[in-house]
Amino acid sequence: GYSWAYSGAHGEKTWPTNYGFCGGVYQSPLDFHENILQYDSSLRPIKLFGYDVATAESFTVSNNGHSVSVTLVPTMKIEIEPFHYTASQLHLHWGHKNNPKGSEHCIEGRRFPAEVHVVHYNSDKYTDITKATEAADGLAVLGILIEVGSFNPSFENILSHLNSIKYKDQSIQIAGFNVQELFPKRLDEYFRYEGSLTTPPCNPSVLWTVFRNPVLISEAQEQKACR
Ligand SMILES: NS(=O)(=O)c1c(F)c(F)c(S(=O)(=O)CCO)c(N[C@H]2CCc3ccccc32)c1F
Ligand SMILES: [Zn+2]
Repeated sequence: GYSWAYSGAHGEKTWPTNYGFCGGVYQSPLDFHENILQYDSSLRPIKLFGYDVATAESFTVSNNGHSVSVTLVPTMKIEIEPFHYTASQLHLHWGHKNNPKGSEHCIEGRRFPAEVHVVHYNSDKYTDITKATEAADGLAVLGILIEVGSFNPSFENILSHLNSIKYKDQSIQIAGFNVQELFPKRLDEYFRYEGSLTTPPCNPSVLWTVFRNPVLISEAQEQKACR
């Protein structure tokens, strides 16, 4: 595909030129503000299966030039009735020195220092994520907003390795850990909407779940991520 970036000659304004879906109507991310929100009591808690990955297993942490991504194992699944979705990868969005708040979703116009996305595909309907990405109902991404506060040992599983993947295409293996520890406690409090990938090719194929409560990492941990 074409090269794209978050700024410069291939920045966000150029994305629609090379990627037909970018700039479309179902585009993510969103600002969750009160006059677009509607309480829905039928929404059930997100169920996680196989998230407590043994240390004998390994995840690949890599710098793909756009974000740090962690390749997950296919025994990790979620259920969003009536479908089961298999985990593919998680990745981080954070800011830069001159624009330190890097979350993609906002709450009442408030942007957070960072955001984690855990990407899953509908494995009841599609055999792999490539096919699922082409389908309007193919993907389910869980969003975890990050706020600065107390030190978070669980995030060290990822953040402690960032120095060894400073450059694009660098990757390392890390031991499995309980990925649920990255999540907020309340898996029943979240924002839900049908949207898109937030990066090219911006496919409108994502059922978004962004948890209402942020998780905390320390200032020092945030600076490890923020370049
Ligand atoms: N914010 S987001 O959740 O929309 C989102 C990203 F922001 C992002 F950067 C990536 S990526 O793969 O790390 C790099 C560009 O695809 C993906 N990757 C997904 C998209 C399709 C696909 C296929 C295989 C593995 C991962 C992904 C993504 F879903
Ligand atoms: Zn993302």
